[in-house]
Amino acid sequence: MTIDARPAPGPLLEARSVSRSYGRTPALREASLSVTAGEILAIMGPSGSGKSTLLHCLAGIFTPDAGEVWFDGGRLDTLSDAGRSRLRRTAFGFVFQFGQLVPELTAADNVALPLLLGRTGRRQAYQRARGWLDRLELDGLGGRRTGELSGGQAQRVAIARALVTRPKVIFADEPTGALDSLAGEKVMDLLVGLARQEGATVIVVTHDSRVAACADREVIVRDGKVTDPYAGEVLR
Ligand SMILES: Nc1ncnc2c1ncn2[C@@H]1O[C@H](COP(=O)(O)OP(=O)(O)OP(=O)(O)O)[C@@H](O)[C@H]1O
Repeated sequence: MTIDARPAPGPLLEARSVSRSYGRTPALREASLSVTAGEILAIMGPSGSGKSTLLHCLAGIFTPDAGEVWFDGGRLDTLSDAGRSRLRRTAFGFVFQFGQLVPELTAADNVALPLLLGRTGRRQAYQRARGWLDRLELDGLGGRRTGELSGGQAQRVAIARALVTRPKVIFADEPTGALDSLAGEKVMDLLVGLARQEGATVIVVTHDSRVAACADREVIVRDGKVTDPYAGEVLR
């Protein structure tokens, strides 16, 4: 028998005792969470418990008041604003409940946009955008403006846009919150299926247990702390 002496891979993304308040309202209280590469993680918990704030801290949109955020072996929270926005552009993708697409642009423009901002040539950007629209079963809809799409179609455009840069992590905040259950199911199936194909990690904040059921693991945020729902223990 041979013993595999390789060390287990460390977490890709980690919050270590992160605290964050809005004025005098504490939203996170020493919250800790670690996420492995390729994992699909659902963050659940009561309204106002701190889920979105945790997601924003992990994604470098907010900086914590205390604690640390680590990504891919380096500190994320101590990067400059420019460093964090570069990381968000290159390594992260985002899917929110709504309002993330530019309404004046077509679906194809919206998907090509992150590539064009990253200086990919126009021709290649649109070619890749069309490829992603096809993978999201939106072929033929690339020329439509977002107002001409159903809610589910618009969310699939948002997923195409999040994946087009081949990010390491997709952050999704209530991605199905504005959809009926059938459209929501399709959005989650495509998001999870394509993320797995791409080897991307997904962190999804949701109130919906059907969405959480698509994940590999689930954690609960309660009163600004992360708990393991099965052990009922606070994660440290
Ligand atoms: N911009 C803000 N200004 C003041 N307080 C805020 C702000 N955003 C959030 N909070 C407060 O911080 C706490 C955590 O909010 P957060 O949005 O992270 O919770 P959540 O679990 O995502 O809630 P929900 O499920 O309702 O979206 C709540 O008490 C909320 O009222």
